[in-house]
Amino acid sequence: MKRTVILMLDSFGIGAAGDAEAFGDVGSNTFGHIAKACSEGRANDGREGPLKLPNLAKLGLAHAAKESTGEFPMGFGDDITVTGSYGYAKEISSGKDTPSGHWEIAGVPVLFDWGYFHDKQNSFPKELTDKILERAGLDGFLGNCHASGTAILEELGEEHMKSGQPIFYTSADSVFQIACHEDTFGLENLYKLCEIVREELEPYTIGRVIARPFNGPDAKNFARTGNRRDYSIEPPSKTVLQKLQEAGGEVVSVGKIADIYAHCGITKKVKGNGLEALFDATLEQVKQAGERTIVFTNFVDFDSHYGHRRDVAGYARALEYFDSRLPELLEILEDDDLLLLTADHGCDPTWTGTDHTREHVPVLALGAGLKAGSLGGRETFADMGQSIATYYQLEPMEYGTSFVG
Ligand SMILES: O=P(O)(O)O[C@H]1O[C@H](CO)[C@@H](O)[C@H]1O
Ligand SMILES: [Mn+2]
Ligand SMILES: [Mn+2]
Repeated sequence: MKRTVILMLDSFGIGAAGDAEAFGDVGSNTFGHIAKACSEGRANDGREGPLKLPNLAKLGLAHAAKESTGEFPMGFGDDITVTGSYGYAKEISSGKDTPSGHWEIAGVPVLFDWGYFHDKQNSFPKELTDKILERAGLDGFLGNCHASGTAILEELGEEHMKSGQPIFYTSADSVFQIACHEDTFGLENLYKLCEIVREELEPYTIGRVIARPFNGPDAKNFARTGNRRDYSIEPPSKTVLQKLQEAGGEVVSVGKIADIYAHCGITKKVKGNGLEALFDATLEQVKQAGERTIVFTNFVDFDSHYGHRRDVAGYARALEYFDSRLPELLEILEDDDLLLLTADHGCDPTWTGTDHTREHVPVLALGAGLKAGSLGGRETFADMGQSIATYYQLEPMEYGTSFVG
């Protein structure tokens, strides 16, 4: 069959990119630094010892990392027999954010500059927030700063519950984030507010408005729920997902993929909260998938639970869990299906701050007539989109070089 499965390990970079200096990220390495911490016994919370990823290593993950940085991550070496095609890819998009990474993978790099709210305090222009409050019928808002999404709940969550004022915050990404309590503010009210903000942001080229619902009785017990929703602007030109859809194919979004592509080119949406549920949903969708179908899953926890939270042991645990589930997927794939495993940017949990890191991403591919061995350093993530276009005999994408014959 001709099905494509894309496993997007959100934030799983494999070494600083050539242009990392412009981002303050020289030396960052999500995979490498996690492996090092594990080997040195610094990531033993809920797991033990060197990082064990036998199935990913077999697909060529460690070899791809070696090509990216010049050396194997600690605990990985030449003794691995690789059965997949592997390489690393550079990003040509101007930002290191989630939409840029995803769109470039689908053949549409973001070559324009996003708008950002640069100021760490008083981040949002008053004329913008005035309009939002007026349209939403609110008497005020909290936050108005750069923040970590969990820290700001501890700081302002209780005040929000008392006052009913939403928490507005941003980060180094092109985002406007809104945190509200699900029970006291209401989920639907939060979504409505996000839609207003999305409209009011039109002149600002902000990539995403993100609904950040949370629950819990007090500051010590607040937790973000699985009802996060991203309101993205549309990709600037047709992605390979849209081209396949127009050619009569199916594109199944698992997790937040549909949101990231502003629902363009998606024919079916399946949600899942957490790695286990997302992996289960992926398997289920692959089993149901017919000819000319892409099943595309974003595993967001790597980024949001572990990368941004700078939780090295948690990231390692999640990788080992993911690795343990891979054989179940390989088992149900057929020889002419195409499996792609990649990431959208880095988020090195050992790095300073809480933001993404500008890194190369892994390109692991299996099936579709590909031979085991190196795909080398790819000049753009768009090589993946171009390969999918070739695989389905769609008209070529404007960017990228196919590695599928
Ligand atoms: O700290 P949280 O809310 O998880 O925010 C992270 O997630 C957002 C979207 O990627 C970015 O703004 C990033 O900083
Ligand atoms: Mn991401
Ligand atoms: Mn992120």
